[in-house]
Amino acid sequence: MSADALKREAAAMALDHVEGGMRLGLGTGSTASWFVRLLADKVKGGLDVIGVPTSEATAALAREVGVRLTTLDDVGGLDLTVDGTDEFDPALNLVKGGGGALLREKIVASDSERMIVIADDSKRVKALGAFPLPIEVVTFGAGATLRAVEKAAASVGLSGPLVFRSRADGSRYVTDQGNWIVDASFRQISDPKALALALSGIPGVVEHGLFIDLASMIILAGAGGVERIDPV
Ligand SMILES: O=C[C@H](O)[C@H](O)[C@H](O)COP(=O)(O)O
Repeated sequence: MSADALKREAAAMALDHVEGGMRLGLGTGSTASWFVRLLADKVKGGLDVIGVPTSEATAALAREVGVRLTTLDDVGGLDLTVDGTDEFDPALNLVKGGGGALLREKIVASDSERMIVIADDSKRVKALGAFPLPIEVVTFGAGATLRAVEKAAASVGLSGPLVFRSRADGSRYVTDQGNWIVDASFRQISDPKALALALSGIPGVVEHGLFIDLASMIILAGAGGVERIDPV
């Protein structure tokens, strides 16, 4: 089965956790897009839900397929967020932000009672860090912020190349919130909580892609079928 077919399987399984009347956080990326499309099929069949998108891309998709949208301010808290991930470790800590949506994704997941993460089995790792960690920074003083990130990483024993994310045309990537992203190749993050704490203390860092204690469950699709992984 192709990776895309596995993503679809995981997304389909997440639908079992959706009930009528729910207020849903809608994730970003290729896996979360499957969830939005499959959710739209259920909506066409009469399911009444409302969603808060985590990116302009997801908002556009939801509108196109007919999923009703609202904002976090109007809805007053979410029942469930379903989102993809770039990596997850055995403690269900995540690295997210490969698609640049980490800030809105973290705000939405944090305002949800539960977060279900849907993934194909390429996303399971023993230790986070093989996927470069996205760090969203404000454009003002970005060079200074980069140096502060270097120092913060060193304080928890990490180092590695820090690269401003670019678009395919070579221009700098800009997030939906108008910020830049630094991709940090730390390779093996042995203490994700310590790194998260160190990065959160830097003034120019808006958010980082470490999602600690946010995932309630992973739905993982692999060649052998779909598996549900709960926190230990
Ligand atoms: O910013 C993007 C998100 O964090 C995505 O959920 C993550 O990059 C996974 O995307 P995909 O499902 O396309 O692998």
